[in-house]
Amino acid sequence: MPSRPDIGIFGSGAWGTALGITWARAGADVILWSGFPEEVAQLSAGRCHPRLKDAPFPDSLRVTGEATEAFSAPLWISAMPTQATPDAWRRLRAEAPAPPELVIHVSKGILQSTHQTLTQALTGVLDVPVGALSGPTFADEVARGVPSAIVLALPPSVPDARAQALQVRLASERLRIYLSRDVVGTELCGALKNVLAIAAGLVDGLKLGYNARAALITRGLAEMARLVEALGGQSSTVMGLAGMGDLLLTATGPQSRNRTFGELVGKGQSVEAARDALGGQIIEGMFTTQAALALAAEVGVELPIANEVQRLLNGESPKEAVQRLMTRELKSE
Ligand SMILES: NC(=O)C1=CN([C@@H]2O[C@H](COP(=O)(O)OP(=O)(O)OC[C@H]3O[C@@H](n4cnc5c(N)ncnc54)[C@H](O)[C@@H]3O)[C@@H](O)[C@H]2O)C=CC1
Ligand SMILES: O=C(CO)COP(=O)(O)O
Repeated sequence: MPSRPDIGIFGSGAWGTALGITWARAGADVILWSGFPEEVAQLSAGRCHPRLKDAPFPDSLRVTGEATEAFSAPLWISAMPTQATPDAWRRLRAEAPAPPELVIHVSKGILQSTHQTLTQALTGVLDVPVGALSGPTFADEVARGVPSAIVLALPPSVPDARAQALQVRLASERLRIYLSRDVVGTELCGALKNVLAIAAGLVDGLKLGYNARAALITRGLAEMARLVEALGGQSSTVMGLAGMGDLLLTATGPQSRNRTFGELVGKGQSVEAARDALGGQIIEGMFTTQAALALAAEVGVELPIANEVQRLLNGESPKEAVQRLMTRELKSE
């Protein structure tokens, strides 16, 4: 009879698996659930994720297709693609016991259907407080155990002592965790950096050089700050790991899916071909851009770079997008 796990992770993509490996290495008993039998079979047989090849599973990481096994953990981590998450939890909830007193999600995006962040959507589905874990963390580096830092954003309903206990429990020598109470700011930063990373990839694909990339990242940060602050997030979050940190990583790191997608489109591939080239990996920015623009319109904020990313996703020419950005009305910084 397997022991009761400490942490149940729902979603066995690269990120859920990398976190599972990290926490198992640090001594936790972790159970990784997937709703896809072929993924369960592959991960169980190989004891390794196909995109995290240098990170064999520690013995204390178990893989299961039985959600009830993961439900028995006192901490649930949701690690699925953003757009699929609310429905997945509606289905899981039908077979779940009452959730633990807090659930944490690690996805990055805004819902296309409701323009909500995942903590906003999941709090309604799960009926317990939901927090977010987000920051500059490529799954393969975290799984290899190179030093990384991330933000754990928890709602005010979680008492300080509980928040600090959780911070200690999830942190390790290789994954440093900073606490935040700015949940919406943290989530919006993680979502928006993916949109901006597509634009940064475009700059690379068009071979526009380092000046253009630096300008794009800096003006992208300004765009992020405008929307985050208009929606109640804090400027310190934008300037921290979840904002500037993750934007810097994703806009410059070759392994970013969002950046690579933008680069392929910049080199002349169609949106469909570029998506296919990433072989089924989730490119969150493709789905978040429209939702971010809708939110921005609701609060009267301009997102010129996101606007051009949306035109690109609609099939318009990358070169014209750059031309439009460069010839906008001149402004003060
Ligand atoms: N890979 C990374 O470096 C990081 C990813 N993230 C975020 O984590 C989330 C998950 O990304 P990855 O793990 O990289 O995904 P992935 O690209 O490795 O694969 C997608 C995974 O999602 C699951 N999935 C697909 N459709 C689903 C559905 N309808 N219902 C439930 N599960 C489904 C499958 O298990 C599949 O393995 C995304 O929001 C991503 O932005 C955050 C930080 C780092
Ligand atoms: O969020 C990430 C790193 O922090 C991963 O970015 P991509 O989804 O673009 O690969």
